[in-house]
Amino acid sequence: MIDPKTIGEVIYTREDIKKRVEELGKQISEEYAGKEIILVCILKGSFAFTADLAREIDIPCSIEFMQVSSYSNGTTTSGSLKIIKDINVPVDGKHLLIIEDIIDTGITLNNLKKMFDTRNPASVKLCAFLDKPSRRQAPIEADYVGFTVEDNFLVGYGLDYAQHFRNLPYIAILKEEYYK
Ligand SMILES: O=P(O)(O)OC[C@H]1O[C@H](OP(=O)(O)OP(=O)(O)O)[C@H](O)[C@@H]1O
Ligand SMILES: Nc1nc2[nH]cnc2c(=O)[nH]1
Repeated sequence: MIDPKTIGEVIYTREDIKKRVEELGKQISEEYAGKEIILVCILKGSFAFTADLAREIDIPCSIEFMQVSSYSNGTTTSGSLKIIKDINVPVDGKHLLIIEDIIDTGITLNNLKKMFDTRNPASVKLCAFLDKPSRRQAPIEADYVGFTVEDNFLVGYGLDYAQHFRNLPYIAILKEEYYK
């Protein structure tokens, strides 16, 4: 059992998440009607969201997996992107939807978008389950957002603290005393 001393307020329940993912899937299916898309799941955090969202999308799609990490060089906020695992299909002429669990500084998605733009896709859009706009450092917004959140450290539904809590079926605030 998860120690209740570590997990604070549950901000989105399993039911809240289900309802919002259904809405996003419907919106994406309507807006891409007649097209085929590639969902690019950014590991590890977006595994749960991607799996749920994909099952709410009723247009032809394929799913690819990518793992990256972003570094800040210490003097600017642009950072650079290290690709740990790339997708292994050509994307030229394809419609890409990049799926993230959270946008925080925006550095990761900003770099990912720039990198995919160089591969000549037909389009690149961004979908993030959670958005923390108050933390943004890079000039990027998602095209689809599940929920806009305050600046708390969140866990669950793919989001981890030191690789734990990704399996929680809800999103909760990690208590500050646990990580400070
Ligand atoms: O907007 P940013 O400040 O760039 O932060 C967002 C990124 O940070 C998290 O990934 P993380 O590097 O923690 O890896 P994980 O998905 O494996 O947990 C999250 O999944 C995003 O990819
Ligand atoms: N787990 C987790 N990762 C993050 N990366 C950026 N913000 C967060 C957050 O609130 N929780």
